[in-house]
Amino acid sequence: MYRVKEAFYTLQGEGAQAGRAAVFCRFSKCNLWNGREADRADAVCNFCDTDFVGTDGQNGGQFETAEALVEHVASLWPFDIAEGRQQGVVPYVVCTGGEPLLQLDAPLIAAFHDQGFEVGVETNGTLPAPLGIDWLCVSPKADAKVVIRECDELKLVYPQPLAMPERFLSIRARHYFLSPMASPAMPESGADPVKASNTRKAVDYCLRHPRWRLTIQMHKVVGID
Ligand SMILES: C[S@@+](CC[C@H](N)C(=O)[O-])C[C@H]1O[C@@H](n2cnc3c(N)ncnc32)[C@H](O)[C@@H]1O
Ligand SMILES: Nc1nc2[nH]cc(C(=O)O)c2c(=O)[nH]1
Ligand code: SF4
Ligand SMILES: [Mg+2]
Repeated sequence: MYRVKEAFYTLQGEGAQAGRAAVFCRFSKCNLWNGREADRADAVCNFCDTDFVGTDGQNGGQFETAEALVEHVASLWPFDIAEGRQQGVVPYVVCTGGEPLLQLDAPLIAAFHDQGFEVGVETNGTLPAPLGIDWLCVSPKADAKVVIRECDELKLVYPQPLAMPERFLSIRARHYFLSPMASPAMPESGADPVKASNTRKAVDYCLRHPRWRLTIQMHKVVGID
């Protein structure tokens, strides 16, 4: 059984795949926070900007099999997949959450591939990743132990006093990104002075440490999901 909070078609807003059309599949539950505001301050990860509790969001639900979930995701890709392939369009699903690696398993990845999807994953890196993921983004949190040693991009929300960038260069990645921490109270677009100040700090860090690149939450700037 797979539990999904919401699923929607949008543009990837962050990291090296920013700007790419994708179906986002947001899995319910996280291992670093239970999602309740009352427990945020005591959570390992306490700046989350996302509601991942339950299955009641847009296109959310419970799916008995991998095939059923893939069919649901494919129905949100607004084009004929086989036709698109001939024109070089590769449909993309981004598995996020919550923490997707609590649920994403090899049969689900295989079922996405069978439908022609490339599979991206956004993870906090604390759980092992199944083989076969096409684009793996690891985003470390506070002092939570990262067990994934290799990924496509490491995308660190900055600044986090317990997770400064230097700690993570031993994880092999094609890209090292800093993503300015937004105010969790401002999940949508709009003026966010906390984010503005953190963006300046992230810019300064990247200028001083060119291994790191800046990424921003582009979707919030343009006002899409
Ligand atoms: C909601 S998380 C879900 C996936 C996974 N649990 C993780 O943490 O990577 C998706 C992305 O949003 C980022 N994120 C969460 N809260 C944020 C915030 N307040 N500001 C900037 N990025 C944030 C995470 O670091 C992660 O890269
Ligand atoms: N457009 C868009 N891009 C994103 N990249 C990572 C997201 C996430 O919440 O995992 C996200 C999201 O929620 N929306
Ligand atoms: S940012 Fe990721 S790790 Fe942190 S609480 Fe949200 S879903 Fe969990
Ligand atoms: Mg998000």
